[in-house]
Formats: sequence, structure tokens, C-alpha cells
Amino acid sequence: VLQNLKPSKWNLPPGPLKLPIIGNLHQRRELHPRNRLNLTQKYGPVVLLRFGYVPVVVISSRDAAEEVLKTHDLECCSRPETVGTRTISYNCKGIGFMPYGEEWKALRKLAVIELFSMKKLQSFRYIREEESDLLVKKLSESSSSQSVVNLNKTLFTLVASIICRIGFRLNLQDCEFIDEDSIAEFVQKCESVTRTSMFSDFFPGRFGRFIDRVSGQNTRLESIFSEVDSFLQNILDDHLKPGRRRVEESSDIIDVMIDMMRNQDKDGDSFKPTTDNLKGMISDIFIAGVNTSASTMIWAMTELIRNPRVMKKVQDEIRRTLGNNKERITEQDVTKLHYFKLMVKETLRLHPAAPLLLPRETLTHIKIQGYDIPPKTKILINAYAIARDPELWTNPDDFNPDRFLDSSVDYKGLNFELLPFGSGRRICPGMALGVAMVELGLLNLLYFFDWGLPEKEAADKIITGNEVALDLFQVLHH
Ligand code: HEM
Repeated sequence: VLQNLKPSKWNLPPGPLKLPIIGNLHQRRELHPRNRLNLTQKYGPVVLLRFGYVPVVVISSRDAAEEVLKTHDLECCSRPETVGTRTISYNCKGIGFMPYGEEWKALRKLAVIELFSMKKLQSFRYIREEESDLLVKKLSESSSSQSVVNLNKTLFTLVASIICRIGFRLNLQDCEFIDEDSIAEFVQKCESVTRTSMFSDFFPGRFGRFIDRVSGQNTRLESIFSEVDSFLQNILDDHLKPGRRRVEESSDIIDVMIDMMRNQDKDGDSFKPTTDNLKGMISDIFIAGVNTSASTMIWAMTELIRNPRVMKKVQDEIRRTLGNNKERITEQDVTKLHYFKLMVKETLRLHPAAPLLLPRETLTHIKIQGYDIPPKTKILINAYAIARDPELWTNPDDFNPDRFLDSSVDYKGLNFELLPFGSGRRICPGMALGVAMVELGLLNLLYFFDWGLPEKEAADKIITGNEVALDLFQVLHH
């Protein structure tokens, strides 16, 4: 109470009135994508909220985002992060939620070399092409009967199959511990672990933990997580099997980490991964890679169905450039297209898969746009609102790839008005892989098939429901 009454000597950012103890907890919905613009309109581009005991600053302008992302006295926060996120990242032992430091640097370097380098990207091209061919084969069967397909599920399966083959040398088609068709559901389960709201997220310490225990929230979280954990454990056990083929080329990032773990006594000071690092890494690659890429694809298809002019322009370019007789699409074909790539960029602008990027935390007292930000404040960059800022974009809510025809704005982290992959030292390391999967997958869908909606109601639904991606599509022609 005293804290709330004491006038601050600092120039703190504005924000809604904070109630004693709970702060702005009752206004958490303001952070939902649909409502994020409201917060900016009311209080400006730098807004201070307090969720329980956790101070949170939401940044919603390009200039403020640039200042934050170039300020190195920030770390990717893990401490005030939710219990669900800590659980699924094995107490922040993967790269996504590990605080900045030597261990994170070592893990990130390892991931870049073993998984995300240009060399690896090129050498796994055949996996992306093979899996996309399989998708076309399955969809061709549906198209012969003009049947309805659950494209959401199909695309989750496509991306999960690619990620599992590239990341863990795991073929989902003959996997003993998970059924390929249930992968979309499984990814949602992983997501729900991160979204489970715990009392101790806002009231850290014994009191919060006590309430979580007696209210049954702990048990609920543990029961969802146990399924996720057993999937990750199975992947790890597969790598630990004595008979596993360990030809140099066929070893993946997990094999390399296991080697490092086994050789740690010999290697003196080098980074020593633990089992939690291994599981955290598997979890990060799987969760960060699958949901983001699959949801970008499904949003692109939703927007194209909603905007027949753009659909026609994209398909005309594709078919004119690639001709009518191709039996299969390769990544080389993607490089010949221009407008198609702008369409993917426009999808990433309107529907960033991580609308608030990864949360950061101030290490020391810093200033942003003249406002004082105390140490240990959580910083959320509202990439969604910035990408729809009417001062930066004409008709920002329209899906219009033409806006990029004469523009050099790109999503690679240097233009702060477009940040679907973030920026700075925590920028998405899987950007090139993600874009390659999204572009190849979409190109296959748009080259080989024409698309429609199963029924009239669905058409009404998409015109009114601006924030919900579709999942059911009808394959019209092959
Ligand atoms: C369209 C696809 C993708 C989108 C939109 C996307 C978006 C993002 C964003 C916004 C961040 C946070 C960056 C920041 O806060 O500055 C991130 C981080 C990350 N992404 Fe991606 N991502 C995609 C694909 C992938 C793929 C395919 C992988 C791996 C297979 C991946 C792995 C990661 C990891 C490990 C991090 C954490 C990096 C760190 O903290 O050091 N992402 N991604």
C-alpha cells in the first residue's frame, strides 16, 4: 500500500491504475493480441503494468523497440517468467528461456553450428523437399474427391516431421512413441503447459506456491507436462541407445551434446551439458520450430482465401514462372519468385507467431524514451502492435503484399517496424529454416492445388472473425 502511495522520484512510464497487491492482474486481457492496440492508444508506446509483484513494461513503438533491442543491459528474462515456461524449458535449461550468460552463449553457439548454419540448412534441403512431396501426395488423394481437409493439422504434421528429422533424426512416420496424426494436438498440449496460469507467476515465493498446491493448479500442470516429458524422454532415450548409428554425418545436435556430457571430465573447462540442458534443447527446438512455422502457413492460406485478388496474383506468378508441367517443387523454384515472397512477408507482418517476442528483463536501471525503467522489470516488445501502427503502415489491417513492392523493409531484425523474428542477440536462430519450410510448403499448396472453403458459413466466419485462422479448407482442383 505504501509503495502505491509514495510519489516516485523516477519518471516511470504511464499505465493503468494499479490496485494494491494485485496491481493490474485484473487487466491481463489487455495483453491479448486483439486488445494490445488499446493499451497503446490510451497510454502511449511505453506502458507500465504490474502483475502481482511483477513489474512489466510493454513497448509498442518502433523507436522505443529499437532503443530496447539495442540496449545490452537487458537479459532474456527467465526468473519472472511463468511456472509453465520454466517447467517446459526444464528450469530454463534450453536456449529460449535461459538468462544471458556464458552457458547461454555456449548453447546458442552449439545450436547455430549443429542446426542453424547455412551449411546445415543446405544439407537438409532434401528432407524439406521429401516431406513436402509427401504432403502433395496426401492432398492429391483428397483433391480427387474434392473433400475437405484439415489444413491446420496437415501443416502441423508437415512441419513436425521436418523438424524431427532435421533436429533429432526421428522419422515420425515410423515412430513408436507418437502417432504422426496426433502431432498437432501434441504441440497444442505443449503450448498449454506454457499458458497454464499459476498463482506463483505473480506472487513468487512460498505463499504463491502454497496457493498453487492447495488449489490443485500444481497437479493440473504436472499432469499435462508428464505427457510432454515422456515424449522428450523417448527422444533422448533413442539417442542414448548403445546400438545407435553414429556416423559423423548422421549425428545431430543431441548426439553432439551427449558426447560433450560424456567427455566432460576430459575437457576441462568446456561447457558441460546436463540432462536438463538436453531435454530443454529438444523442447525448445520442437516447440519454437513447429508452432511458429505451421501457424504462419495456416495464416497465409487464411489470408489468401479471404483476399481472392492476392490469391490470383500469387498463383498467376507461380504458374507463369514455373510452367504447368512440374512434377515436384524444389527450393530452387522458390528463388525464382518475387511476389510470392512478399506475400509471406505480409503474413509475417500481420500475424507474428510470437506477438510479444521473448520476454526480456532489465539487469540494471535503464532509460527508454526518457522513462526510467527499474532493474528486474520484465520487458515485452509488442511486435504485433508495431507491425500494425497506422503511423508506419498504410491501411495496416489490410492483407496487401503490394505494400512491399517498393519497400526495402525486411524481417531480418534490422527494421524495427517489422519484427516477426525479433532482433538483437536473442533473434530467432531458426529464421532461415522457418522461412524455408514456410515458403516451400506454401508453394506446393499453391502450385498444385486450387483452394476454397467447405461451406458458406465458413466464408461468413472468416470475414467477421478477423483474429481466428481457419483450419478446414476444400481442395478444388489438382
Ligand atoms: C516462421 C517461423 C518462426 C518464427 C515467426 C519465429 C519467431 C521467433 C521469435 C519472435 C523469437 C524471439 C526473438 C526475440 O525475442 O528477439 C524466436 C526465438 C527462437 N526461435 Fe524462432 N521462429 C520461427 C521458426 C523457428 C524454428 C524453425 C526454430 C527451430 C527449429 C526456431 C527456434 C527458436 C529458438 C531456439 C529461439 C530462442 C532463441 C534464443 O533465445 O536465443 N524458431 N523465434
